[in-house]
Amino acid sequence: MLSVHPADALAYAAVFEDAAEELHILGKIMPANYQYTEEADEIVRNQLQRVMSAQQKVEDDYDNQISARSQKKLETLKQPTGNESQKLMDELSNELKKTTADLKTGVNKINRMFNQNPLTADNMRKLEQDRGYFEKLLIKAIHVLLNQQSIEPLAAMVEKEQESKMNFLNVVRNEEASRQRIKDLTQAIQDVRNEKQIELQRRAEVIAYQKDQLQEAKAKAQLEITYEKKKCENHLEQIKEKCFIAETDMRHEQDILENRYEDEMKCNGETENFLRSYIKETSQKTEEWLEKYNQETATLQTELDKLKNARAIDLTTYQKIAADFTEYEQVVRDDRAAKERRRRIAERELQQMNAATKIQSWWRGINSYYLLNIDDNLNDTQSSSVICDNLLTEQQTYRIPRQCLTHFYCDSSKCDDQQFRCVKLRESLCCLYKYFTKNCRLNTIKENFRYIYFQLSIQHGYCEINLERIENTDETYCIAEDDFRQLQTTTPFYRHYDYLKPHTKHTYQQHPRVLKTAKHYRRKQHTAARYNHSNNDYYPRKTAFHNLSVSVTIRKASLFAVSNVSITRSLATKSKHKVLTVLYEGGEAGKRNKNILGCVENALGLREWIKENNLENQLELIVTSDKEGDKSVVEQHLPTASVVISQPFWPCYLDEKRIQKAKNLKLAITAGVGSDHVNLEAACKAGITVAEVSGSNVVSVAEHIVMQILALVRNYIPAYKQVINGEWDIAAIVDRAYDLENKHVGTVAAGRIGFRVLQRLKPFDVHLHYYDKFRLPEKVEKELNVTYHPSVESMVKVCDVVTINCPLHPETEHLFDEKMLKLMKKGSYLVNTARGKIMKADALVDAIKSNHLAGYAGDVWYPQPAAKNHPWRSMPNHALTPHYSGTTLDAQKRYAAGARELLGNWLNGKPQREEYLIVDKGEVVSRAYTSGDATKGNSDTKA
Ligand SMILES: NC(=O)C1=CN([C@@H]2O[C@H](COP(=O)(O)OP(=O)(O)OC[C@H]3O[C@@H](n4cnc5c(N)ncnc54)[C@H](O)[C@@H]3O)[C@@H](O)[C@H]2O)C=CC1
Repeated sequence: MLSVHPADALAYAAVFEDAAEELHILGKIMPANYQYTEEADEIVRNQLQRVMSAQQKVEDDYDNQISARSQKKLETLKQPTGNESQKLMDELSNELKKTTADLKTGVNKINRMFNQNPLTADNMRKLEQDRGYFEKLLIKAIHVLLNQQSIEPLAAMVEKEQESKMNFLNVVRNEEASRQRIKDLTQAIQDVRNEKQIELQRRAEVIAYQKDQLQEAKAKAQLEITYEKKKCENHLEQIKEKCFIAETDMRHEQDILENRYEDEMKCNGETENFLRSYIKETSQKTEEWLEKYNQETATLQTELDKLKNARAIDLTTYQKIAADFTEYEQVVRDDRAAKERRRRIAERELQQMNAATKIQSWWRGINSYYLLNIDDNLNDTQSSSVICDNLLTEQQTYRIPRQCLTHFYCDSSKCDDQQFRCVKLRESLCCLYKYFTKNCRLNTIKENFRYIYFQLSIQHGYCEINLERIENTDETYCIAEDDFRQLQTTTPFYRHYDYLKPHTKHTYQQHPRVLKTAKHYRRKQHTAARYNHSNNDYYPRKTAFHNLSVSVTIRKASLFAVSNVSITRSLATKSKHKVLTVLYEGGEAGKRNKNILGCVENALGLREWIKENNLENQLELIVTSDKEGDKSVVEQHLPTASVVISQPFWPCYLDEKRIQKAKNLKLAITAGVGSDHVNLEAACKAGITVAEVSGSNVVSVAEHIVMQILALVRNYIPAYKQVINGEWDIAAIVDRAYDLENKHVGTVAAGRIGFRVLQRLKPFDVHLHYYDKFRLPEKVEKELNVTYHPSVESMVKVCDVVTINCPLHPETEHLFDEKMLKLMKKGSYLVNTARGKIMKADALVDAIKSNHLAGYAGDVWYPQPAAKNHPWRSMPNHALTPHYSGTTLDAQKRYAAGARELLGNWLNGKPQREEYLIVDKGEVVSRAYTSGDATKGNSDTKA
């Protein structure tokens, strides 16, 4: 029996009531009997039909209104002034708007109907689920109540259901929120749709308007076509008319020409006939003339032969006469020369007489002083007593005054008075003077209170006179006449050998006179030590001289006393100085063009210069281009050469070995600029002066540099090659061609050349840079707008073009090696006209081949001349030339004159210009070169 608590019973009752109510509600929404029945479908279909037909109607209205509106618009366009039409249009627009609104409302209604209708599939499914659930619940509740007699499980189920309901409610709420969002979005879509609608409408209007325009244009075009057609027809008519007239004219003209042609044909026939007869006549005449010509030629030929014979006879006569004439001329010339010689001798004798008279009067004056005892007048009080004593002694012993006066002009060797030969200084002086005035030329004679000074030149003697000083020792000033006669025969001052300086090792043993003298002295049995008989050099101190000039200064007081006699200086011009000049071969050009002074043929103008200055007796000029190898001309003459002249363009490398070999070398001249071909350190040690003609070709080089920079940057060489090869490929050239403007250009060294390069590049509007050991003045830097760099490295990093203008010395040798080249900007250019050895040859080839450098130019190589297989010749992108930038014809004039000046100064013992000197007095004096360890590398062949 089921027993339920009243409270529970109430709860059960409430639950069932609730359920029944829910089911009731659901039943109302969708009566179960309607479900899936045809009736339900009918209801829905009817509803839909109703709504759809209303919508259809509104759409029809809309279409009608749109077409009515376009119609009206067309009419309005045709009658643009009608205000009524405009009004009508406005009304139509308003109606259209209204209908569009209805259309919109209809669409909304349809949507809503689809959403809210309980008969839609979604809603039906939901209702079915709910109803199922309640059925299950009721069945389960009844079942629980019957079996367990408790409603607890039921309550649990209810709770569970409540929970799921809550979840469901949440879901419903979420769904509502989503619906709201969908609604908003739908609204937004609607807005957009409206906007699009308006846009569409506007476009439709525009299209309609453009259609109108099109029609209008069509009408116009039609009109124009009609007009043009008519115009063309008229034109055609006119042309036809014109052609007809022209045709008539031409026919007329043709008739005239035909008539004329007939006339001309007639005329030509007549002319032809005439010419034929004329040719016939002329050929007859020509034949006659030819015959006549042959006859005359034969006659003339006979006459010519006769004349030739006569000429040959005349020529022999003429040659005979010419020979006679030459002979007579020679006789006249000899006669003139003899007369000239006699005249000169007479003149010289007159001079000598004058000089002798002077000396004599001076001598007599002295004797008068002595005889009259006027020695008080002498200032030298200290020596007066000695003077008097000596004079007395001498007078007593040798009766000097009288003797001298007697023998003054006599030839002492023939003088009977043997006393004369023994007298001391005064007699000797007489003899000296007499000897000299007889055999030599007296150049000057000067006298003042204390001294008498005379300078003499002896010609063609054999002797070495190099006395610095003869002083007051008993024997030394006793110069007897014989001694001076010995001068003529290569005899040294045998009594004064101690004063001879061993300054030459020339030997003249072969000379017959020398041999004679040698025998003579051997007979006299002088010791070997005194005459230095050693080796082959029997008379080492003797040397030949062509011009000997002797300057003698004698203190007057010494004529009163044997004291303080000084023969101050004697200078002997020794054998000829050998000048070894090494130049390039001039070939045809050198023979033809005398201005190519730097070649062997023209020898820097030295041949002419020597002639002009009568230096044939002093200089022996050797000119050669043969400088390599042990048997070369240079090697043969080097040991005896006093001067070597060479050029950077064909350098005679004077390395240490050669300098040691050149024992006689005093001066090495560079005809040009750059003396790196001389080992400066060895030159310092050997005391050789090294000089160059600084500044002589700096402009020439600067111009060459500018040319080569442009050749590289503008890619000139390949362009020129195309012209030669008959090509025309612009792209291939411009591939590497640029403007110089705005590029960064730098020079290593801003000396004479570097500075001129900067000056010349300034107008190209480039950015200038430089590095030099010595900075330019600030003012100059500002003027040139040039940037100074503290090192080569820092400069090359920023430059598009680098030019090298420093000398070659240890600091700069191989300055541009792999490291330096790597520092350069990629694609930059390098121009080197300084020296080849500043570059590391292989490193450069690598830099060019790897395209790190865009190009290289210059004209200097190492060694020079460059070998045929020198790697630079075949590397790409170069604009190299042989070394010629500094040897233009203008430059040659300057450096040839400079070389002659250097040689002349040296010969005359004059000082050289300071700026020309590189090494002087055993040290490097030019600031452009490094002192101390000057380059040693010039003789090696490794570049
Ligand atoms: N290709 C050719 O035909 C010619 C080439 N040259 C070469 O050009 C060189 C320069 O000639 P010039 O300008 O007349 O000489 P220069 O004596 O007037 O100038 C040389 C300059 O180089 C600078 N210098 C020296 N060592 C340096 C270093 N280690 N780093 C930076 N700067 C340094 C000096 O300070 C000086 O300013 C000559 O030594 C010669 O080698 C000269 C004339 C013709």
